[in-house]
Amino acid sequence: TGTTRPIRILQFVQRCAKHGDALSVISAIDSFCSKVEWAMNVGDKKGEILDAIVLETRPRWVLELGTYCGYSTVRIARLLPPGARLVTIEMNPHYAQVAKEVIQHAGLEAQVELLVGSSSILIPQLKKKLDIEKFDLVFIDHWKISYLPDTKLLEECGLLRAGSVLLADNVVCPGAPDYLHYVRNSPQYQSQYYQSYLEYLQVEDGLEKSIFLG
Ligand SMILES: CCc1ncnc2c1ncn2[C@@H]1O[C@H](/C=C/CNC(=O)c2cc(-c3ccc(F)cc3)cc(O)c2O)[C@@H](O)[C@H]1O
Ligand SMILES: [Mg+2]
Repeated sequence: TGTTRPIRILQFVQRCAKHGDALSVISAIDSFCSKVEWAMNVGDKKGEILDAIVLETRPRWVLELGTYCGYSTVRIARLLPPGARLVTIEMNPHYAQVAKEVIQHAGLEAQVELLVGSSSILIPQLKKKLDIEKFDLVFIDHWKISYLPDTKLLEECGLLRAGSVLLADNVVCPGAPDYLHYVRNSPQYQSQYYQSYLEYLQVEDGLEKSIFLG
C-alpha cells in the first residue's frame, strides 16, 4: 500500500517546481534524490555531459530508451531546437504515467513522444508509426542487458545514419560490458568514454559516446 518512489518524486516536483520551468523540474528531482531518496536518474553530474552532447549534436530526432520518471527526457527536450522531437520508450505503465506528468509539469509535452511498451517490440515499428527517417541521437539508459541487442536492432531497422550518436549511461556502474566491447571494437563505431560519477554518489560511473560510421 502507500506510494511508490516515482510517485513521491512526482509529488515533490508538483509541489516544489514551477510549472513550465524545465530547470526547476530538473533541480527539484536532483534535490529530492540527493537528500531524500536515491533514484536511478542520470543525475546532475552526468547530466551536464548529456547536455553538452545534445547541444553539440543539435539533433532533429532523438530516441531515449528507458524513460523511468522522465528526468533525462526533460534534460534533453529542454535543449532541442524548434521542430526537433524526442521519442522516449518506457515499458512500465506506472513509470510512464509518472514521466508523462513530469514532462507536462516542465511544459515540454509538445517536443516529446512517450511510447509505452518494450523497446524490442516498438523499435521495429517506429518508421511506420512516426514517419521517422533516422535518429541523430540515441540516449540508452534502460536495462543494461538490453543495450547491445537494441543497438543491433536499431542498425537492422535502418534507424541510424553515418554520424548518428549513441550515448549510453552506466557503462561502469552497473556496467554494460557486452555493449562496451561491441562499440569499442566494431569498425562501425568511433567510441569515447566520458568519466563521471554515479548519480548523487561518490562512486565512479561514466557515459560512452559512440558515433555510428555507417
Ligand atoms: C525490454 C527493454 C525495455 N523497453 C522499455 N523500457 C525498458 C526496457 N528495459 C527497461 N526499461 C525501463 O527503463 C528503466 C530501467 C532502467 C535500468 N537502469 C538501471 O538499472 C540503473 C541502475 C543504476 C544503479 C542501481 C544500483 C546501484 F547500486 C548502482 C547503480 C543506476 C542507473 O543510472 C541505472 O540506469 C525502467 O523505467 C524500466 O521500466
Ligand atoms: Mg542510468
